[in-house]
Amino acid sequence: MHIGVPKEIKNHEYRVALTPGGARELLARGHRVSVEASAGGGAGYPDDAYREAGAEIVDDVEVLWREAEAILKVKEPQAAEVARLRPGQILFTYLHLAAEETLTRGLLDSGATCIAYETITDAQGGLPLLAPMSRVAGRMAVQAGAHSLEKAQGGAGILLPGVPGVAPAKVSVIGGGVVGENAARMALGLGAEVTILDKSLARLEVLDHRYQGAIRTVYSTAETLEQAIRESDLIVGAVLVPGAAAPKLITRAMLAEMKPGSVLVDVAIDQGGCFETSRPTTHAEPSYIVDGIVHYCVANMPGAVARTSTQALTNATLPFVIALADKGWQQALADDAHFLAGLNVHAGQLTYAAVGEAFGIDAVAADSCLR
Ligand SMILES: NC(=O)C1=CN([C@@H]2O[C@H](COP(=O)(O)OP(=O)(O)OC[C@H]3O[C@@H](n4cnc5c(N)ncnc54)[C@H](O)[C@@H]3O)[C@@H](O)[C@H]2O)C=CC1
Ligand SMILES: CC(=O)C(=O)O
Ligand SMILES: [Mg+2]
Repeated sequence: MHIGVPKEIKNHEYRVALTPGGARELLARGHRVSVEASAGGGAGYPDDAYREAGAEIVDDVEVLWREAEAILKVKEPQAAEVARLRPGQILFTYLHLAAEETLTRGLLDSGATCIAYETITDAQGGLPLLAPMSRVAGRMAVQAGAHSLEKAQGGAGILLPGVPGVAPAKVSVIGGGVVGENAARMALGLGAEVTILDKSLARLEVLDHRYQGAIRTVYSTAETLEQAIRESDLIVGAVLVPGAAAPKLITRAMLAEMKPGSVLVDVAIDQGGCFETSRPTTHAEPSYIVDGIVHYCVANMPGAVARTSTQALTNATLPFVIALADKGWQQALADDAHFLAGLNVHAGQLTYAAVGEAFGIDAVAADSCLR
């Protein structure tokens, strides 16, 4: 199969969808890999590293998109990229469609087959292609939150660990999945007082056992959320209902209950955000203030640590890319129900129910596209 890897064009997105090592694995299996010139530069992979692996470097992005059978990306396609997709072409990347109606309709109109990293499942009930970036974003969320608490960013001027004689900050993490656990671990390591709220008792039990009480676990209800809002200096939004738009857990009215200069880091922003006042921001201007509360809502947090993230992403995606290339998309998805869960759009049809629900579009069963 001919696989094309374009340079990412989202604001301050420095990741690339394939490392030279990943390209080498595909080439060894007889596939063709084309990489757009300088696509890996931001992640520390010069064009020569891809050439040495045997890949072709393509200067003209239009040629790359026109000739490749499958396009491998990191972020959801931007408008210029949607326009380049063609019927029958495969797109394999993060899509987060439930947060983006225009993108959803654009992909439907393209006629392409679009497989989302973030809805692929595994036998343990996890999301194996979202997890590596969730680990990165969870860890970064506390760095971002700590920075946002500084006065110059509009924060309350609080140091997360405090100092001897001054109490540490209170950090609440809403959603104790991969992002939430990684954020809580970082906050704990920095000496903050950490609470995780989740709707899943089973998940809270795992976390309680793992951290032996060092992290408080609280079942998430309207009442416990209100208490967290009143007490916290930093709140990390990390909930997910896979493939669906994030529930709005903190409304604008509730901001009035927070301490002035407190910080909301909405990691769930790529699924639309879990705070009513969240709107997607970029690494160029990551935060803004509403009613005295600092909001950090960067939708591609891992792009800022592109080297680490690119390696972690390729580690997770490569087995799926190999299956796709070796077998073709229909056979690869027919052989693996977890991979099939990644199919969001095929030949003008929506194949993911939660996205359909977000926009009132009828969805068909993904396996109906395999016949
Ligand atoms: N902004 C960024 O750069 C990035 C954003 N993300 C996003 O972070 C979000 C979280 O991802 P993961 O941690 O991997 O998901 P996950 O599935 O591992 O965890 C989500 C957790 O939320 C809990 N939850 C669901 N609804 C809830 C509710 N109403 N109240 C409390 N808890 C609730 C679930 O029980 C689960 O434990 C996703 O939207 C993901 O796309 C991930 C990576 C990068
Ligand atoms: C998951 C995601 O949206 C990201 O890594 O940017
Ligand atoms: Mg987005």
